[in-house]
Amino acid sequence: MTQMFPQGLPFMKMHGAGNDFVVIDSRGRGAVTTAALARAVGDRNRGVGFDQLAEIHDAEGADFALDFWNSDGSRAGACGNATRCVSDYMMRQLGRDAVTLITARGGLQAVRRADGLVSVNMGPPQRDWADVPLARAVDTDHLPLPGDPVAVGMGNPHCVFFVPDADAVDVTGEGRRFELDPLFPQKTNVEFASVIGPDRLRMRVWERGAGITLACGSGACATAVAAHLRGLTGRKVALELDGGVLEIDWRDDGVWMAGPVAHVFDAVLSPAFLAGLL
Ligand SMILES: N[C@@H](CCC[C@H](N)C(=O)O)C(=O)O
Repeated sequence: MTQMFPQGLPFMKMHGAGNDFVVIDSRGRGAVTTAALARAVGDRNRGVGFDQLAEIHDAEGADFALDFWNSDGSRAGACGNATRCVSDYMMRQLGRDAVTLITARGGLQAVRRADGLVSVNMGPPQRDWADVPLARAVDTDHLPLPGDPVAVGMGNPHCVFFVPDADAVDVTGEGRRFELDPLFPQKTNVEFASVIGPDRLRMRVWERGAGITLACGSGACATAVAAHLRGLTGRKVALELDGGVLEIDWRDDGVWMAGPVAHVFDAVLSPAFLAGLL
């Protein structure tokens, strides 16, 4: 397929609260991303580097569709921050303050708020063990794991720990350990959160397929849901992540997540780089 791109493959680099993305706009043509391409582009030394690659597609009944890939080449069913970044790009292109999109999870909506932050409704949290998914029927409010974590699905699996001081956690060691726990048949994202107040949390994250990242939108949603279920916060919270603050509002129609977005640069993957990857 490399011959389809004699001038190379254009992409955008974006980030949302430091969660960084390569975005490929494939509207008007077929999908181009393969696991090999995602791994190669995701390599921060030999490629571009990203936490997730998002590919935009045409959609019926929505403004666009999105697919997500982690930097290890695996697929992700949800990526809240990339959804916000691409929605910002699409809203600018369409001259609107609201867009609809389709992901593996189904239809979502995103809006630009009056304060300029881009907000997406990530849908309702998945609380049934089979939907997270977990390997067997257990209480998702209290997983049978050390540290008494909560399991929440947001279109992807999350394992949320409440700890006295999130900054004191060995996120790499503990994150890798729980990502691969057999209780999670599709692995899991792992969040460590501490309570600052009834409407504020500190959170650090280990992402499935990507490792430590500066922020994780679906992880922030899952953590806010878990905190409310545990009686630690209200339904509206701000989460302080390593890359910035995300605002979560768990409403009747779903979990809304708002935060900053940045379109950093546009560039092209050269034909030589693409050779053998498409
Ligand atoms: N950074 C994302 C989540 C990315 C997906 C995750 N690593 C997975 O494999 O589920 C976000 O902002 O939600």
